[in-house]
Amino acid sequence: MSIVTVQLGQCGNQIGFEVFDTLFSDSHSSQGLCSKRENEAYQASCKERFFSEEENGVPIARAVLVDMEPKVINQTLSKAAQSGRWKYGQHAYFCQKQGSGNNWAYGYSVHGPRHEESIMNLIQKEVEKCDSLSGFFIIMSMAGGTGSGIGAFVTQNLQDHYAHSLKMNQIIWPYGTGEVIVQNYNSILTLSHLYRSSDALLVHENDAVHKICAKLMNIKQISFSDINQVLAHQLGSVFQPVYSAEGSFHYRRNPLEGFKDPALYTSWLEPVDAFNVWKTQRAFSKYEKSASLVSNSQFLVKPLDMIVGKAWNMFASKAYLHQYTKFGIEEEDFLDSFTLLEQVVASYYNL
Ligand SMILES: Nc1nc2c(ncn2[C@@H]2O[C@H](COP(=O)(O)OP(=O)(O)OP(=O)(O)O)[C@@H](O)[C@H]2O)c(=O)[nH]1
Repeated sequence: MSIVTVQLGQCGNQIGFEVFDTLFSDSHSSQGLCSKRENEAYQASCKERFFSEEENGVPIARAVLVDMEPKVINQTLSKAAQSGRWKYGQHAYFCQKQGSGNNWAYGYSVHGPRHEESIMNLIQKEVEKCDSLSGFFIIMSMAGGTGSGIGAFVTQNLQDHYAHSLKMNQIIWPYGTGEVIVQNYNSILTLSHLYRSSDALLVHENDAVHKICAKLMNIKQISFSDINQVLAHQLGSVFQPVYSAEGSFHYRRNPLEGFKDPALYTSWLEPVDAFNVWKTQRAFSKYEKSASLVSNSQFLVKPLDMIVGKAWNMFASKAYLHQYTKFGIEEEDFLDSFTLLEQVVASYYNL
């Protein structure tokens, strides 16, 4: 079964590239530390999930690239092509000439509806290339204009068109300080919209990954490229093939199935039942042994509460609201978002 990835905005496209590159490098690594047969099964399973094959044998990422400016899309396409190992589909991208200027409302209410048909057609073409669709992986920032605004719009559309396929969003939490003034507005709008249309949000905080680069990896001048490699490593290790069940040596066919396990999401189960282990003997990314943890915990309550609080303070003085109402996001939409996210914060506090 296959996953169709949708990469949106600067952030989504830059991270998407690193993720595919990590998946490809890992599955073609000669240091899998396992039998040839095992390695081949792992490679075939990864390929079915994330790549389709072109006539000349170069695998093509099952991805659609969306941005409203051509620069990052062009860079991403050519980096993949220059790798000579895998590439993006020749017509699998959509871009325009002007970004959203960090305005979520512009991405969601103007760019989204205007380009809905073109973007949804591209996604449909990618879906048609899959023998069997497992679901969608949507990569975007939370605080920008294009990735987050159009990303929320596209996720809603996917929910309407592919209601039975799992939609998982990878979202990047902005740095706490030093970014654009309206980042908290954009963030609460993204989160409240995805809450209604996405099945699962995988969150990475830029501050936390930055710290990993500084403290654990000792990188002095940290760039997005460094941060994205850490992110891609973590995501790759979660999405590469694992055995279908305890004691089985067959790879699970449906890569997103594990996330659907209801035991993971109920509050009244014993913790031991709400913990799943996914395994493989095959080494990931040249590490003889490695482990990754995906958790649904109170970890994000504090940052979420902070973002909601900061956005509320700005909203109370009506700062910058005209930039949003101008494009159809009204005060009531903000109030709905605040109410919903405050409920989420309260639910997590009471766990
Ligand atoms: N981890 C990571 N974060 C990024 C990257 N690029 C941008 N960001 C973060 O994403 C947010 C801004 O979103 P972008 O994706 O740059 O913006 P956009 O979606 O292209 O939207 P517009 O620029 O408004 O058209 C900020 O919080 C940045 O810190 C990246 O390559 N990696």
